[in-house]
This record gives sequence, structure tokens and C-alpha cells, in this order.
Amino acid sequence: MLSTALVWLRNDLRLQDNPALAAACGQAEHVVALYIHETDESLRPIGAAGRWWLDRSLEDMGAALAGIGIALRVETGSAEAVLAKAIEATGASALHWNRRYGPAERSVDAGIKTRFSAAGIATQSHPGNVLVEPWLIQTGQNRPYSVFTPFWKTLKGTEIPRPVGKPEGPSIAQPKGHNHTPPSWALKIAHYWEVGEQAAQARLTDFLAEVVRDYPEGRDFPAKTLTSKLSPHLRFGEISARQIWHAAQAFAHVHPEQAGAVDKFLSELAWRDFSYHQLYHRDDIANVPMHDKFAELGWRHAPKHLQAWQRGQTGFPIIDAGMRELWETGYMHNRVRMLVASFLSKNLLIDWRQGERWFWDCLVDADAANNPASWQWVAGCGLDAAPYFRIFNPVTQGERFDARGDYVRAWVPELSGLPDKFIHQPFAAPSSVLANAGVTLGTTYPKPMVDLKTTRQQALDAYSALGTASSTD
Ligand SMILES: Cc1cc2nc3c(=O)[nH]c(=O)nc-3n(C[C@H](O)[C@H](O)[C@H](O)COP(=O)(O)OP(=O)(O)OC[C@H]3O[C@@H](n4cnc5c(N)ncnc54)[C@H](O)[C@@H]3O)c2cc1C
Repeated sequence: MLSTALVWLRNDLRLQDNPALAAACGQAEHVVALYIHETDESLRPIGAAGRWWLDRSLEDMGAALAGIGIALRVETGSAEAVLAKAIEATGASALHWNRRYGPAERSVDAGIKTRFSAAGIATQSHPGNVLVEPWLIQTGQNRPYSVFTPFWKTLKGTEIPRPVGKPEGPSIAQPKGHNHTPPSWALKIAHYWEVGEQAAQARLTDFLAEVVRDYPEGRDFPAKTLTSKLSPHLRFGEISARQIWHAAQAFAHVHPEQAGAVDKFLSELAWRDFSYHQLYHRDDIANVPMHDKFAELGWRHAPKHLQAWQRGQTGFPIIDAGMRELWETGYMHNRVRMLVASFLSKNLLIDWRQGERWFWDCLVDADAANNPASWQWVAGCGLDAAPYFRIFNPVTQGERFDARGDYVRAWVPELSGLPDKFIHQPFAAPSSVLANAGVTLGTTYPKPMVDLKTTRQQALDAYSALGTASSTD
């Protein structure tokens, strides 16, 4: 009888550099791939935008797998129960997966490993989702890192495994799709993205060839397209971090004049590993502040303010532009993510977890490590104390990073007629300027929902009551 191996796909929807898939294909004569929409209660359900991406990505992966002779089954249920059925149905004697790092996911995986190993199934987990496994990188005192810069130094000195090759095989007919009808709101998001492994590779190639040279100076300007936009591809594992790492290193080797820019890009990629380091070593980073004292912070219950923030109706143009970009595209530029997160958690004093959940639902790159770790970092309760306490001013930040107002004009078109001088603060414009631009505050565009100076002081008071130091930007 042919030996059969089952590959349980999770955040790794690619053929290349997929160690679990490569091992299964190397060891068994027949391979079946399985994706499970897991219903285990301990696991965080995927957000709406992520679910849209996932369905498209599974279709792409199903076709790619069929091209090398592997059928992809997509099931829903508790992972353990679905796997048990699949093992019975296929007669598989081996089960492979690439690791995931959240405490709840690890607990599910450990239970499954114990159960199926005891039943004689060769159960093997593989490293495939980060540059370096989180337990392999530690301080001189054998502890997890809590500051990025030394983490990055150590990471850079660590050998990053080379990507493994794509398995080959004769193609088969693609099993019937799962007939998922995307929600109508997803149509707008679909307009902005190409999903799947080939699209991810093409994006990386284009980014290295045309953009990376301008990345260090350009990455902070939201109107420019000078970042890679690889984040949703990384989220679903359509490309691996180590593929990016090695491709970028090879590019720098051929273009030594761009080595500094590549290094900056890879240091940002390393922030992703740093987030996974936190996800692995901490309990429940989406809910528990990493600095204990923040549990005491007196967050405001302000549903109307929260809603205005979510809808991009705060009266602060760069905040509204960011929130509308998010709603429209499932993505937001990193600089603006920082600004909207600071505005919510500091100026509005609304619990960062509320913002994290909104992002979780709306981002196509909503990531179990990056999203909560970044929210905690901006709110001040995360790891790496630099900057320990910072309140971004949305007006001065807008003037600095969107000086001509291109980003605001793209997402807040009702302000597009304002001169650059007032594009980030329509509330400071003389009434004749507003009238010329067709803006009526409170009617065509909201008045500012809070006073920046007062709310900044309130945040400083609330935070300093916790005994934190303060600095501003
Ligand atoms: C409040 C907040 C929430 C965020 N939520 C997410 C999230 O859910 N998912 C997500 O992938 N990123 C998140 N980020 C980090 C960052 O904004 C995005 O990774 C980045 O904007 C993605 O765009 P890009 O792929 O063009 O990035 P590039 O600048 O091209 O960077 C390449 C890759 O490096 C990683 N990276 C870059 N910057 C960071 C960073 N600051 N922290 C961690 N990894 C980084 C990402 O994987 C990114 O795709 C968040 C940041 C903030 C401030």
C-alpha cells in the first residue's frame, strides 16, 4: 500500500519554502493537504477582512497544489476531530505542519501531537513562519529579549535557514472549490490586492528592483508607495520571512550601493520576529498589557467617540484619512497606524484593546503577533521602552509626513479644495478659506471631536498616575 502523509496547512499557503509540505513529499508516496477553519473556542476567530483574503488564498493554494498532484481539503470544525477523520479517510501514517507560536495555538497543537503520536501517527512540526524560532534567540542571561535593538543585533548574527525547494509532481484535477461567496463589501478591498504566492513573489521582486533604494527615507510618507505591502502575504504565509531575507540579501550582494537600504528593510522585517518573540514568551498579548501597571489605567467608556474614530469622522484629517484607507482597502500605512493608535489610546483615552479589535476585523494583514504587539507599543504598555511615552500630534505629524496633503486629499475628498496650509487643520482656517474650498465644518466635515491640548494633558495625567515617565513628539 502507498504510504500517505497529511499536511495540515495553517499560516503557510505556499509551495516554495514550505518545510512541512517538503517533508511530507520527501517521505511519503502520497500526500494530502488539509486546511481547517478551526472552531476550537480557545482560538481567536479570524477577522472579516482576513477571512476574505484567506478564502482567495486557499483557492490559489488549491490550484497550485493540484498542479503538483496534491489535493487540498478545506474543512471546518475542531482541529483534533477534523484531523482524526481525515487520517481515517486517507489512511495517513504521518502528519506534518509548520509551527505557530501563540499560547492557545501551541496548546491545541501539543494536544494533537500527543494524541496522534500515541496512535502511531508520525507527527512532525517544522519551522516555517519566522526567521528564527522564538526560543532560539535569547539574551546573554538566557532570557527572552524585551528591547528591539539587541534582539536585532542577535538576529543579524544568527544564521537564517535557507528556503527549501518546491516539491514537484504530476498535476491532478483541482478538487471542487468550497463555493464561498465573498461579502459585497469585499469587492472594494479586492480592487486593491492580488492574492496568492505568485503575487507575493512578484511584489517582492518589484519592490527590490524599484523601491527598496528609497525605503529608508520614503517609508514614513503615507502618500508615497515606498513600502513593500508584503504584510498580508506574510500573514497568510504566501511568502516566508526567510525567502524575503535571502532574496533581499542576494539583491544587496549584487547591488552593494543599496545594502544600507536593504538592511533598513530587513530590520523592519525583524520587528515581525520580535512581535512573534513576544507572542511566544508572553501570555495572551491581545488582552494582557505587557507592563502590569497599565491594568490600572482608567480608560474611558466612550462608544460615540470610538465610532467616530472607526468611521474616520474625528475632525482630524490625517486620522480620518487613515481610518478610511483601512475601511476601503483593508490596509493602512504604518506611520498612520501609529497616529490613529496614539489618538485613540491617548487623546481619546479609549482602551487600546478596542482599537486592536477593530484593526483585527478590518486589516487584511491582521496578525496575531504584529497587531497586539504594535498596539501595546503605541499605547505605552508594550515591550521596548523607546519611546516609552509618546503622544503624537495629528496636525504636526500630518504637516511633517504629508506636507502637501496628498494622502488626506486621497481619502478625505471633501477637504481636497483646502490649501496645503490648512489641510491638516481645517478648524484653523479663516471662514473665507473654508467657503472657497466648499467646506462647512460640522456639515460637510466634522469639527474636531476633542481639544488636542486638553486631551494630551489628561492622558499625561492618567499615565503619570501609573508612575510612567513622559516625553512627547
Ligand atoms: C497599531 C498598529 C497595528 C499594526 N498591526 C499590524 C498587523 O496586524 N499586521 C502586520 O503585519 N503589521 C502590523 N503593524 C506593523 C506595520 O504597520 C505593518 O507591518 C506594515 O505597515 C505593513 O506594510 P508593509 O508590508 O508595506 O511594510 P514594510 O515596511 O514593507 O515592511 C516589510 C514587513 O516587515 C514587517 N514590519 C514592518 N514594520 C513593522 C512593525 N512596525 N512591526 C512589526 N512588523 C513590521 C511586516 O511583516 C512587513 O510586511 C501594525 C502597526 C501598528 C502601529
